[in-house]
Amino acid sequence: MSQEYIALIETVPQIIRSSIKDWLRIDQNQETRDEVVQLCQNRDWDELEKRFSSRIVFGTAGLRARMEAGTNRLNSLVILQATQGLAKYIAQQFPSTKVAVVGHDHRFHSKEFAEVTASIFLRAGFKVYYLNPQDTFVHTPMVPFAVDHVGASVGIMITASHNPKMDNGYKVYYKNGCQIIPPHDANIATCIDENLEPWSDNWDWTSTLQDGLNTGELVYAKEELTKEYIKKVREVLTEGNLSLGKSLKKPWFVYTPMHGVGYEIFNEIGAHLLGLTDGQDYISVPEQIVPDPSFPTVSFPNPEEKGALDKAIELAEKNNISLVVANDPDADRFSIAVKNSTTRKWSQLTGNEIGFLFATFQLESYKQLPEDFQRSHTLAFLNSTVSSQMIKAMAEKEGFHYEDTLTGFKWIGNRARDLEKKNFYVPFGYEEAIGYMFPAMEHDKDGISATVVFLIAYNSWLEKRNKYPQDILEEGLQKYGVFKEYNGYYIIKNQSMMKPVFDYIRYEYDPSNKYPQKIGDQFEVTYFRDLTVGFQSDTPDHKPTLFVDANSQMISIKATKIGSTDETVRFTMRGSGTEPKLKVYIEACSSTEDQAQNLAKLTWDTLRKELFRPDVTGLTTDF
Ligand SMILES: O=P(O)(O)O[C@H]1O[C@H](CO)[C@@H](O)[C@H]1O
Ligand SMILES: [Mg+2]
Repeated sequence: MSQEYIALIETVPQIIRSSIKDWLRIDQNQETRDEVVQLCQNRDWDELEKRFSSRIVFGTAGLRARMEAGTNRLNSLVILQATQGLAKYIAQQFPSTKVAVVGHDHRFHSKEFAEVTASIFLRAGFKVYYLNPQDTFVHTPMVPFAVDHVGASVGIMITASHNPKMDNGYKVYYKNGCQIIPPHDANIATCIDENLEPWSDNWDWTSTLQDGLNTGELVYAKEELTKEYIKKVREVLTEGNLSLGKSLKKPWFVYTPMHGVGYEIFNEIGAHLLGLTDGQDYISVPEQIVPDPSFPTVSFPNPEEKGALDKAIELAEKNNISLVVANDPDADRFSIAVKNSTTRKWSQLTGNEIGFLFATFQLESYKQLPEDFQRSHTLAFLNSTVSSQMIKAMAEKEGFHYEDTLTGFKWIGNRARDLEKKNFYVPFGYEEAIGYMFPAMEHDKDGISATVVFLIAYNSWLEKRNKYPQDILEEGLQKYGVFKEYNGYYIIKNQSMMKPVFDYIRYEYDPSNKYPQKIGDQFEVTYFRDLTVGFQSDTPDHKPTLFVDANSQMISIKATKIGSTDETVRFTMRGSGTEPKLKVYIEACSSTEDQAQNLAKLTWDTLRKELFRPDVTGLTTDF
């Protein structure tokens, strides 16, 4: 290391000095090295501390962070280190199946990170199925699909889904085609810590990949696996070639991939399996078709955010179309907006409403299956514990199995695998964050499969019963009870703000009791679950049934409105694993839609005043 660097490192505060010294010793990426040197020269210790005082850890969807220099950020060195640890761990677990799948989306640096990842696996002696030859992209579900199809022991997708354009992510799939859950996440983190030193000085990824191609250890697999993916859609989702929308006035829907990677695969499946031609049966939002990492026409590339579907709705309105379907940028999630035929108003369905529509369709399909199959395979649906309980009510009434899991498909996918082993039939699982899984395809959410299944369901309801999605939802409320949600979030400017907010709820709000018995004057608590400290009020030993994680904050409460017999709410507050947010998920149950809606909003307002207290805690929210 040069004298100039040694002198510069001497000026760095003790707490981050050794991390920065190591960084400048091993990072061979000029751009990130320069960034660190510049920050040191500017003596920007606050910024350097944020980036170097810890190492990025696996959250809800793997590693996700801003792309910049730092051990707590995403850059080629962090990707190299993570992959070295991951490859070591997987090789230990599956010494005779050293096979990896690597794919990436269209984000800035995605290709570079995927090349680093593939190269490290090659160096670790893995055979690598690489999904992106040249400048092509894949949608996230291709990776778990490919892991299953080629029998890989690990899969990595480089994507930050719907996060802002400067973020990226590293999503890891295990041998069972599901995202990793404990204890593997912690074991991998340990292995990463033990393998921080680059195995080789050679950062010429292109030459490593070329060598892999020459020896046959690297396989360009996009074309082949895309064919297999489409074949599987045909086998398990469309059951042959369809011709959708025959009786509808054309074009009958608008599609947007939201500047992401969904168009190519959706268009191909539409044309080959569903009888849908762009420009004729449907129209796509022209400004949003081409993958663009700067997401120019949306402030957040997330179909859940207000305004994200505006362009698609505008296009639909102009063409007298009353249905909009959308994928998020890596096409693993799915959203819908519909125009009400009476009020002429557009509304975007919530993730829970879409989940209920899929559940209804899957239940209808299950009832068509041979009776002996139904007898030997109990139907089971899954959703995350922050999603609606409407499918629980449905399961109770219709006599099938329902379970909730923690947030994220790493939990939903793994649980589906467990249930399948016990002979349950699990055609579907979902989470309110517009994620839908069809395990016959893969054990993760899949926005393309969701689009296909939804279009089939939409057609079938219209053709057979002349019903629109809103009518199906209405029928559901009549049959299973009135559920209304109010989901929102607070911005966490600094992660250290999180714990005190939750500690206030668990210890200080009602110090004379184990947990709050009342919230404000309005609510009496009937159930309390704290998945951070490990307490659940209704189990015999007060141990929670779901996994407890001391490193992430999560409390769920059920309460009744004082003085009312039929008004109950269930809400969860948790720290996001992908964004700087404290998320609040509220679901109210009552006898009328208005009552339930008002109750959900009343709950938000009460929690804000009693528990979150923005004026004291510094939390901010737009809700
Ligand atoms: O809530 P966090 O941890 O940010 O996770 C979010 O990210 C996942 C979707 O990519 C979903 O599980 C959603 O809830
Ligand atoms: Mg996504």
